[in-house]
Amino acid sequence: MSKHYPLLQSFGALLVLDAESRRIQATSANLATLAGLGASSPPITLEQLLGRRLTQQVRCELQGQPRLAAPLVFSRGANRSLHFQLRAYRSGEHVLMELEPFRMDGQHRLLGALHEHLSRLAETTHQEELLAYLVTTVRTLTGFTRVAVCQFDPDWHGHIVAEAKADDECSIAGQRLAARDFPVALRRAYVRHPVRYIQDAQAPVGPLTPGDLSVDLSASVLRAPTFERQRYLERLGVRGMLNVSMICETGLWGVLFCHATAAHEVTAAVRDAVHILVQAATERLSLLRARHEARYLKRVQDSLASSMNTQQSPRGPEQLLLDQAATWMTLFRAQGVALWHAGGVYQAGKTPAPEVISQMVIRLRQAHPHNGPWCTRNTAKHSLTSSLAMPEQAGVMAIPLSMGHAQRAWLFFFRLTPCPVLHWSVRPVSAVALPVSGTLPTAWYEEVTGCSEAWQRVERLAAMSLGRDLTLAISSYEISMLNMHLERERKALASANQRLEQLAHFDPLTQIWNRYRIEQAIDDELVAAKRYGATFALLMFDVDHFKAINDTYGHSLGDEVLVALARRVESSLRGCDYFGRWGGEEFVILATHSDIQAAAGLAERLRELLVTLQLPGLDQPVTVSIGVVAWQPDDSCKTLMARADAAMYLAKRKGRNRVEVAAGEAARVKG
Ligand SMILES: Nc1nc2c(ncn2[C@@H]2O[C@H](COP(=O)(O)OP(=O)(O)OP(=O)(O)O)[C@@H](O)[C@H]2O)c(=O)[nH]1
Repeated sequence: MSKHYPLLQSFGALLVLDAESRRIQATSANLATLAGLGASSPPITLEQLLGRRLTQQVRCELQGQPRLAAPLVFSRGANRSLHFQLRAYRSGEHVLMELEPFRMDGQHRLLGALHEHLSRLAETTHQEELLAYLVTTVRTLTGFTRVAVCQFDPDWHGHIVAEAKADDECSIAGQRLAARDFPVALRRAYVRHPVRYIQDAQAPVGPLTPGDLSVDLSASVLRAPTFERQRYLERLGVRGMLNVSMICETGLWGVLFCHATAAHEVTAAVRDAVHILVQAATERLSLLRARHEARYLKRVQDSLASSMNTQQSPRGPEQLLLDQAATWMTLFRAQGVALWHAGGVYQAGKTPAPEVISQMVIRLRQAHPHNGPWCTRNTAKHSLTSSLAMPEQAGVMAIPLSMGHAQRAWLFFFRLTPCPVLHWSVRPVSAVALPVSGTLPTAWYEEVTGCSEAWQRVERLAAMSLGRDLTLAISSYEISMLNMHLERERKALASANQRLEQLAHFDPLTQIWNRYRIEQAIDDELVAAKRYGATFALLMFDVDHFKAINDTYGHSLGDEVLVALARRVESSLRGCDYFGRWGGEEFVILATHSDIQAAAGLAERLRELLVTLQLPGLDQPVTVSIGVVAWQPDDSCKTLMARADAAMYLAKRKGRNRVEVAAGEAARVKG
């Protein structure tokens, strides 16, 4: 086992005991002096140092436990005037005990003040307000020259986000601390041991006695700073230091550090109070951030909802993008936004060319099959984008939209290289030796190019949520388009059916029923007559000498005669009568609820009416021969029509332009 931190600071004393806390194996050299034992009489046993009762208590509390639940306070010396705080914990095969002088006075005040500060912290509503209160309070409690909060960015650069300092100190607020100052090992140490106190970085440090014992002292408050740490503090001009890590649920958020240009004493009680304050502040910070993020997520959700609610008809992908581009760019701190959908690219702001976006989609399909967003802040360096022409856009976030089929749509946000000027507290690239003075070194300035601002976790979450909403919006648009298309198809089909029906049932020349339809009507009437005994009659008529009309005036005038005749007959019939063209110049009238008497009367009226028909270019009257027949119980359509036809030909034979009732029915016609 290698030796760890073999040197100790001297503001407290350390004892190394065996695992049962029975035998003292080593102590810091200052134990005798600090505990008032006198240099000549070092303690032989723990009982001699702590007394029997306390020793028993410590052993008992440590049994099976990694550390004492809380520090113990005890007194020693004449009149028990020396007070100590005792911390004990296990380290490997050893139990380590730390003794630190403890002041009884001011304890109540400290507790009262702590209570007050915690209440005030809990009332803060903004991060800036919270951190400003924290640094000011910690500075008041500890008396350090400077108290600051350093927040880590995704690259582990530190950013000074709050500061309280003595008036004559230069400010480092807003400056950055290079990531190289926070290597992984240091960050792990920040998490494992959240409180680090160095009373005087330049004070002599003492070894354990005997010095050959190998003990892991990394958890010890008293461990001396490493040589590198000393150098670093020296560079900053710092001698006294207290660091408290700010650890939230996602890990190391930042560090509160307190610096003094001279050695600076902070009692264990005050260090504990600062630790409690920092923990409370970090929790409050998480809460405020959660609230802030919830509000942000709501704004992102509302952005699309407003576009969908206010519009009556669903918006297409292009319209959605144009509606929301400005809002989304603000919300996602982007300078360009694009939507790739079904091979089309819709874009707003500063985006790469459409073909570059399409190319990116092809690559993303292979490289990123998951549902979450894909992002980079350095397109020039990322393998997926480095060969694509996007000189301006350093940051890309691509959100896949699962449209329910193999082809996914993609929403893109683009960030330009902001080219910010970063103020470095200590130059990040070189660890040059710096002049040690009472003040902090002058800041370096650096223009940062090539990288966009990082895509925050909450932005990626919001992007996922936006992606889901956008998928819904586009799907609902597609469905409505499909429905519209179907509706158009349905209407086209209905009109085609209507045309078909027209063709099937109507005579194209006269627009009255054709033979097929009038036969149907006769069949229906026959059924009704059989079932209910509803009598009906048929009139069949034929234009006289129509061939001669055709021959004399032309076929087209002949057509006009047929049309005019049909109109006239049609307009003089009752609503319950049916009229159809039987073929050529032959027509049939189905007169419902009519007996032979009524039908013969109708036929005569029609004959007289048609004689008066006049058409331009026609110099002769139009006459018709009409056969009339009434339904008889045994009739079929065929027998009925045959009798009507016979009656009509009888009329022809008898000289035309007359009405003939079917044989055997004439007797029923009076007058
Ligand atoms: N213009 C025109 N003529 C038609 C149409 N359908 C049939 N015809 C003609 O009507 C004429 C019927 O002639 P015929 O059957 O000899 O009878 P008709 O000349 O009317 O003599 P009768 O019926 O005996 O009085 C034929 O010349 C057909 O070509 C049509 O839709 N339009």
